[in-house]
Amino acid sequence: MAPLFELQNVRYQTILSYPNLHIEDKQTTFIIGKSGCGKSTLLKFLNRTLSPTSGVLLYKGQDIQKLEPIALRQEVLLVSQAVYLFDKTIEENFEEYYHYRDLSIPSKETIQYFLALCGADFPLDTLCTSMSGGERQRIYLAIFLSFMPRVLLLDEPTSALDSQSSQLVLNNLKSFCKEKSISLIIVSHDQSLTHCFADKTIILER
Ligand SMILES: Nc1ncnc2c1ncn2[C@@H]1O[C@H](COP(=O)(O)OP(=O)(O)OP(=O)(O)O)[C@@H](O)[C@H]1O
Repeated sequence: MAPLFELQNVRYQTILSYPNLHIEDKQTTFIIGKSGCGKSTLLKFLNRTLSPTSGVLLYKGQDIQKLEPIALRQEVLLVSQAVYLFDKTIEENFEEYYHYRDLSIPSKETIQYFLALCGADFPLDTLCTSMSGGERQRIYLAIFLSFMPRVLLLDEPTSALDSQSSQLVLNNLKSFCKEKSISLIIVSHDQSLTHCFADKTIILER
């Protein structure tokens, strides 16, 4: 069976050149490397937010450039490094994201379930404006996880969390994704997380 993703001679402009690599389905893959080596750019290639300048990128054996971008982005969901939340309550933030995607709003119980998975089980009427960076990061993650993509791309998902919270979130996330057959691809600087949770690690060099 074809791997989930396969890169062949992928380059971006004159600045980035990637090794030929593949990422397997239903695994937790970590992407690591020094700042500026192209980790975030690679995640953007994987859901076609950005396209390589040359080379071939295959998704389940098909040239990603030939796939419909909106459908692809629903299936391969990118959670960016920058957290974007509306100046509203937690529940209203879920509602905004679901409205935007034209999806029916999940029940309070479902919202609470995903918040708890991400270590963010705060009352639903809490205003996101009054929360810490780490709390906001977990809520943002819970919203995206609740969309139940086939592939979840996380760019530094625990950068604002202490090590204990990072471990808890990653532990829950990995178990959940395994149970639901969601492939997890994570960019992280945190070596202890990579050590604990990676099924496979890809090291990029500039
Ligand atoms: N759209 C773009 N156009 C031109 N250059 C870009 C673009 N996006 C990223 N770059 C450059 O590509 C390089 C890699 O950026 P990228 O954000 O992928 O690195 P990174 O490994 O994720 O870094 P960090 O660990 O610091 O987040 C950087 O030098 C950056 O300036």
